[in-house]
Amino acid sequence: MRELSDIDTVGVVGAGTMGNGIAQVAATAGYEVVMRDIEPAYVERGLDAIDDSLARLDGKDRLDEDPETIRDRIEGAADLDALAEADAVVEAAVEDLDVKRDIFADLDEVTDDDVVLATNTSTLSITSIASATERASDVIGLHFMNPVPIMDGVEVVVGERTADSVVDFAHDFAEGLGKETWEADDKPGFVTNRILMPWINEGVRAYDEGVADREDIDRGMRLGTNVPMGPLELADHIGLDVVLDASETLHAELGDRYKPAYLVKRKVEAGDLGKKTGKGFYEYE
Ligand SMILES: NC(=O)c1ccc[n+]([C@@H]2O[C@H](COP(=O)([O-])OP(=O)(O)OC[C@H]3O[C@@H](n4cnc5c(N)ncnc54)[C@H](O)[C@@H]3O)[C@@H](O)[C@H]2O)c1
Repeated sequence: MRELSDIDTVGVVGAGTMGNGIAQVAATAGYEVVMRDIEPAYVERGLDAIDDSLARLDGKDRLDEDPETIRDRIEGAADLDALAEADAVVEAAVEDLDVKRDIFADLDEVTDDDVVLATNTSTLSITSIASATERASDVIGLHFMNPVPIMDGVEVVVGERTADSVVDFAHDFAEGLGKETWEADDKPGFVTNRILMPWINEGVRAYDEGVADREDIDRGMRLGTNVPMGPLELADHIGLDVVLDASETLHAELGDRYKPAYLVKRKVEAGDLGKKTGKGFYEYE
């Protein structure tokens, strides 16, 4: 396993909501970053999101360097081979087991043998993703929270074969990005999504069944339980497709108490995925 002190370049797979956030915090911490997505247009969209986020943080005086210096450390790529130079990789592509297993098989081929491969999966089995490689002991879950540049927490998820040294590496790497960590075993949804997803789905069902209007469901949970966002606004923030994928995995693994709310499915089918498409339970500029 490559030591933390030997990490110069971090590879990020996926330039979406989470991938561009992870690329940004890694570059802010001083790493060179290669962020890869499947289409140049997706890479560009991710780089634009980083520019916007860095400009916002700079406006609040929350960066130690100027945004251009940080941004210059990030290279966008649509070519898999660009990840060959990575000393550690964090994967944040779509929440689909087959896609992630294919990506890890490719990463196994393209990166050096001693490179740690982490996945940002919300619910999928680290052990199953790891078994697509010849280096299961070097595969781990590094579950960042959304938005990555703002949220302090990272969940370290330990697969069946993950080596203890890789667990230590994951905590140290995340802490080096300015995050605090906790650890979960490789069980569906880990700590956070096992508890969060039924909460969101119940909020959606309460809305669908007319318990209250959407604003009052969110206001009630914010004021009543002291959380920063209610379930409907949080679902829009996460992305309804991501909520649905995560809920379906939990449902398949843990049974009916995790059944996704019908209205989440209907909105995903309509293409209303939340903030990222401008419409979910609420509408956005
Ligand atoms: N959105 C959240 O709040 C959140 C929080 C924690 C973890 N996650 C997890 O992070 C991962 C990414 O979620 P997201 O919200 O960023 O999704 P997203 O839809 O915003 O982005 C996913 C990106 O992956 C890209 N992609 C698809 N296949 C790829 C491949 N083979 N190689 C490279 N890129 C590929 C897509 O083009 C897209 O740009 C998922 O596993 C999700 O469960 C999401």
